[in-house]
Amino acid sequence: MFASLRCTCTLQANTVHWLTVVRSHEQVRVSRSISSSPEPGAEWSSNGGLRGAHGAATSLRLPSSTAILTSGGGGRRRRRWGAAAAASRVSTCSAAGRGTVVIGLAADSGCGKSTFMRRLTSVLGGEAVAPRGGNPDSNTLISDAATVVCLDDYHSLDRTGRKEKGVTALHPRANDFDLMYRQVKAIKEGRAVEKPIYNHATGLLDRPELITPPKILVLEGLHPMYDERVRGLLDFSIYLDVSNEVKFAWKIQRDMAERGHSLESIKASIEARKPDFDAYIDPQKQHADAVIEVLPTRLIPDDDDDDDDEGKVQRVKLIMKEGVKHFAPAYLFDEGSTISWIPCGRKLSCSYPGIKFAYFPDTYFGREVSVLEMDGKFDKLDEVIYVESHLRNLSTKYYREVTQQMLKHADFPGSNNGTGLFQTIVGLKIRDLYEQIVADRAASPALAAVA
Ligand SMILES: Nc1ncnc2c1ncn2[C@@H]1O[C@H](COP(=O)(O)OP(=O)(O)OP(=O)(O)O)[C@@H](O)[C@H]1O
Ligand SMILES: O=C(CO)[C@H](O)[C@H](O)COP(=O)(O)O
Repeated sequence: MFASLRCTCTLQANTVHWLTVVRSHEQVRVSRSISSSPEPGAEWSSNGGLRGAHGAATSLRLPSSTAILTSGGGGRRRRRWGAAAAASRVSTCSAAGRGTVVIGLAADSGCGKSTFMRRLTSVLGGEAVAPRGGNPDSNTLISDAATVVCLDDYHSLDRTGRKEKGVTALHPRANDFDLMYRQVKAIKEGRAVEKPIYNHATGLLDRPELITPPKILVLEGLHPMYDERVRGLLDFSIYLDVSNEVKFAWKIQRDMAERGHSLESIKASIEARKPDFDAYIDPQKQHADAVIEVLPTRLIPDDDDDDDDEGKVQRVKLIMKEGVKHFAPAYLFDEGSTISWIPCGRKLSCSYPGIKFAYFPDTYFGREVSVLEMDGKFDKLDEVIYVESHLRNLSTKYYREVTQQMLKHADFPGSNNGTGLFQTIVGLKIRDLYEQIVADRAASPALAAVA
C-alpha cells in the first residue's frame, strides 16, 4: 500500500537479520546473524553497536523497516527504571531511512484513544500487536506501517512518586519532556531508542524497550502537543475533545463494568484530575490540526427526562484546520458552503431521535477551520454508504471504503455514530498525508536528507 522508503545501507534480498544484544555494564554489543525475507530495498545502517547500561540479554528481530525487541533477560522486571536512565541509550541503528512521519494524538484517559488507534492501524493495513516476546505490560503497538507509542511511558514519577509529591500524571512535573523530545527526534532522524515503559499494572517504571524507526510513529497520550519542541516534530496532530458529561458516562461504563470501580471513586478521580486537565491537557487542542469533539445531543430536548436514549446519543464535530500541508479537509456536498442535512428517509433508516448533519466554515482559536458535524446514531451500518457518497475529499482508495471500515469494526465503541465515522475519516487522512510526504521526498531527495 505504501511507497517504500529509501534508507542508508542495503540488506540482501530475502534476509531477515536477527540481532543479539548483549547488555554489559556500559555498552550493548550487537551481532548480526541469520536471514530470511526483508522488504525489498530495506536497509540497515549500524556503526556496530547500540549503547546501553544494563546487564540483561535481549534479542532483536529486524525483518524490514521495523525491529522488534524480544526480552531475553527480564530478571529484574519490577525494578524501577528511571526515564533518565534511558536517556543515554539512543542507539545508532536506522531501519526506516528517510525519516519517520510523526502523528500526535492527545486526549484525557478514557476518551477513546485506543479505539481511535485501532481504527487508524486498520486503515493503514496489517494487524497491530504488542512487541513480540517483550514486556507483556508494554504499552506499545506495532503494525506493518505504524508504531504506536503511549506517552504514559514518559512519566518520570511512578505511582508512588506521584503520591509522595502530590501531583497527578497530568502534571508536567510527573513527565520527562526532555527525554520525550530527544527520543522522538532520534526516531524521526532514523535512529532507534530505548524507551522506558510505564507499567499500568504495577505503577512502576519497567526496563526500557527498543523502538526502531517505523514508517509512521503515533504518539498517543496526555501530552503530545504540550512541549513546544515535541510539538514541532509532529507532522499531524489530533485532539479528542470529549465533553465532561460524555466523558463521565463513558468512564462509568468502562470503569464500573470492566474495572470494578465504584461510582464514588470514579467521580473522585475525575474531580482530582480536573484542575490539571484544564491547565495542561485541554489547552493542547488549540494546536491540533484536527479535533474530534464529542458533545451531548441536541436532538433530544433537555426537558425530555424520561428518554433512556439521552446518554447514548452524541453530537460529534470534526474540526479541521485549513491550510495544513498535506491535509485537505473533508466536506459535505459543496466545499466552503454552510449546509444542514437530515439524511433520514428512503435511503437511510433513522429511529428516534433521528440524524442531522452539518457542514460549515468557522474559526477555532483564531484559525480558519471547516467543521463537519453529525448528531444522532446510525441504525444500519451498511447504509452509511448513503452518507459517504455525499461526503467529499475523504481520501478513500475505493468505493465504500469508509462504510467498509465502519462495518469491519462494528463492535468498536462509537461505530454507530459520529465518533466512529470521523475517526475513520481522520485515519484515511493520515494515510493520505503519509503517502504525500513520501511522494514529496521521492521527488526531492534533498528534502528527504533534511527530514
Ligand atoms: N465513541 C465511543 N462511544 C461510546 N463509548 C466510548 C467511545 N469511545 C470510547 N468509549 C468508552 O470509553 C472507554 C475508553 O475507551 P478507550 O480505551 O478507547 O480510551 P483511552 O483514551 O484509550 O483510555 P485510557 O487512556 O484510559 O486507556 C471504552 O471502553 C468505552 O467504554
Ligand atoms: O491518565 C493516565 C493516562 O492513561 C493515567 O492515569 C496515568 O498514566 C497513570 O496511570 P495509572 O493510573 O495506571 O498509575
